[in-house]
Amino acid sequence: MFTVKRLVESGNCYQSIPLEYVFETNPNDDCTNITDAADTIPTIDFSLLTSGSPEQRSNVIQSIGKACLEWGFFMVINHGVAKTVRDEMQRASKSFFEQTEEQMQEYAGKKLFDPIRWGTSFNRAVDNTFFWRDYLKVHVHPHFNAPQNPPGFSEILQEYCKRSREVAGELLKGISKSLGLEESYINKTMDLESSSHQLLVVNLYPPCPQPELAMGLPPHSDHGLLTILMQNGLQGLQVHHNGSWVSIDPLPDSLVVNIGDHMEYKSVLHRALVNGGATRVSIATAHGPPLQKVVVPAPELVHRENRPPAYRGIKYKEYLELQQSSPLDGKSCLTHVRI
Ligand SMILES: O=C(O)CCC(=O)C(=O)O
Ligand SMILES: [Fe+2]
Repeated sequence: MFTVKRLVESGNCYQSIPLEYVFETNPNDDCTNITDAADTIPTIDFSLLTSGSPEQRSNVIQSIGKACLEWGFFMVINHGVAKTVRDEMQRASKSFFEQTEEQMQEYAGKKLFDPIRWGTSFNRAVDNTFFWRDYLKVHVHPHFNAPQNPPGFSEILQEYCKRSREVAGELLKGISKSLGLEESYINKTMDLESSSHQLLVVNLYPPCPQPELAMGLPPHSDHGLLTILMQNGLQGLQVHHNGSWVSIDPLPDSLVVNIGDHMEYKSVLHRALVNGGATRVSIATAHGPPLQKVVVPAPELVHRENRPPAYRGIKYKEYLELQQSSPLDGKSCLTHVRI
């Protein structure tokens, strides 16, 4: 497969990138970066959610609600996912891509719902421009899958994904509360206890000789309820906020969380830039309902707002198909299900 990693290693783009990777920025898109460090995504102390006093818990739930409303993104600290687990997950994920092509070949050319998929760009069948990104996608829950190699990858992947599901579960309780719903509302109505769907995405962004011309991942919003993102210390993530792109520089040891399209709070456009110096790796776990679940706007909230639902109900599986087969054109896939 013609991956970005292979392109870089071939030495054929030593100074300039092939034309098909040159990203045409939408001229209507104001790309001003906010550099004011104070204006960044909020920080949520997870330990206060799980073991704080009732007052601390209520404060942190309020902060989560505010973060979801104002940013759709926040950083989580004291999340309990051990540093050894995170470091090993980073190391093992990167080493997956360092195998020979033959070793990865069995995962190439796969489809959206195949258990393990190794690929490049977003969806080469629909991409107008190729993105400076290779990926590994693994459906890890409710049925656990993992590549056999490199040795130990499967074990650490299972551990990390289990931990991130626990974090997601607790955050979803806080989010339910922040919406004025019973704590278990989202977990129950989305059947998360029994068969939540979890997709692991490892994004590999090799160093790019012309980072200002290429795009790692173009503006998009994520499917599912929540995405938990961990990166290897290199910047690249930008969040669309109040009409500008804000570069996110997460605190060391934090996890970045964002709201997906299936959450009542608004999901937010974000993108990943590339850099000229080093390989950036980001690991996203997307937490959603069971694939067969038809997701509709929460009746309690529709009733409370006293207005008609804004979205039609759609099976999570169909939504994933829709998102994957639509070109990433700078709009959220939600526009396809808006009434
Ligand atoms: O690499 C990043 O920072 C963003 C990744 C992302 O948005 C995704 O995997 O959906
Ligand atoms: Fe994303």
